[in-house]
Amino acid sequence: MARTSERVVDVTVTPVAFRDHPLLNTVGVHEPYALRTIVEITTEGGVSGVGETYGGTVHLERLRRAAAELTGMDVWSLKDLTARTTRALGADTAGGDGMSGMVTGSSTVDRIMAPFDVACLDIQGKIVGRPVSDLLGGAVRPAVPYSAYLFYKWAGHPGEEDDDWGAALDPAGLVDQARRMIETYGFSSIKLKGGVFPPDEEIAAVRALHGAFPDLPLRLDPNAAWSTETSLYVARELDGILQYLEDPTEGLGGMAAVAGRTPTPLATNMCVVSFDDLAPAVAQGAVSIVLSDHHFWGGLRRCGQLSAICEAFGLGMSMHSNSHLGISLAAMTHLAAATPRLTYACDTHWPWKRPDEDVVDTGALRFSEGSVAVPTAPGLGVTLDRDALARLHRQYLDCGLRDRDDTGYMRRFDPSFPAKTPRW
Ligand SMILES: O=C([O-])C(=O)C[C@H](O)[C@@H](O)C(=O)[O-]
Ligand SMILES: [Mg+2]
Repeated sequence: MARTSERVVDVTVTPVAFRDHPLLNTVGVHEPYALRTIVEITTEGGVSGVGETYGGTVHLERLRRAAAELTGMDVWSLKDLTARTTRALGADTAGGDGMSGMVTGSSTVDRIMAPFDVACLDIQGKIVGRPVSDLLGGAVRPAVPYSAYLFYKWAGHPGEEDDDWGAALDPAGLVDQARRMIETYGFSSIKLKGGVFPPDEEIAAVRALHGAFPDLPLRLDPNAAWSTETSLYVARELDGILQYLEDPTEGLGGMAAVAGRTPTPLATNMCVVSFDDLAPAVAQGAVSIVLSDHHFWGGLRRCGQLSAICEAFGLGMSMHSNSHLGISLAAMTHLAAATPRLTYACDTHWPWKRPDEDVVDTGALRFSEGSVAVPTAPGLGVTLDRDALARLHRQYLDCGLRDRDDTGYMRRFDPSFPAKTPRW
């Protein structure tokens, strides 16, 4: 039985917006603002904890409904969190993954409970005076390596001044982007978001990156933009260069067809996005590596369960990211630190966020040699900056965006932009 002081008395759900760059992907281009939601849980004893998640309207409305169910919950009970979230959602479990068409079929209950799971762990850590990584079984690494996440991009949002990253629309532009990112953060592996240009151009880009950084592992992720034949062609052309090829084609069947005919390991954050996907993925031999993402998989503790399943079936683990703020980076770092199976450098969109825009004091989240040291303070180890939260909430209210729509934004500038899979 929890002490009454460890019962939830208040839950706030605050949508925020922060500036984003015109990053290109196969479904379009990032809008000027990325949307997130910050949740804060407070106990009767006055301890509070935070979590962060996606920011679309359907998701936000569901988070609010779940939040209203949490009063009185024991912050130690993941089972009760699951039950209350399930109850709050009722039959409303379709859509709303906030991924602009790139992920479907992840579990809505897991998506909704994830930020609350993180907030509860933050509180638990503060109560017992231990970092979240300890609550997840203990850190097996003192710092978590992240990879340089390269994007083709425009020089700036149309109608605005160019941003300081400038354009990256060809191999030379990507090599420059990688160089700056590696010099700034010290990353020692590279991921390129592909599916933007015809495959031969992206093959040339990966070769240029390999030429410029021959010792760094490279990944390419076109978000299922290719047919199985195109996927096999790219895999052949880049044989021996790629550490893994991420979601070259759509669905478990498509991935299995590619996996059976290439030695290049296939990874996914699109066709294995919930626990229900694991058995068929294993049965079909569709992927070798699953990109965990606590925002989709039900929080940090559920990702521990994912890790055990990956271990049992010999699947590798990496980590997916989306445009995110410091609460998510802290949560990702604690999780990766406490997950021995997670042997690949994690993805992060961190370099694409302006340093002066966050809802926490990011001092505890510094990159050194491409890694973030695991925070050692109790809980997540980050402190909510309420003025900054209010500022980014005001920005959300003012910016007018309510749902991520990479395709719609792209079509404002290129009405003929295709939205078909596969594109090549
Ligand atoms: O690995 C991935 O699929 C992603 O990072 C998905 C993201 O939504 C990415 O495509 C983006 O930010 O445009
Ligand atoms: Mg991916």
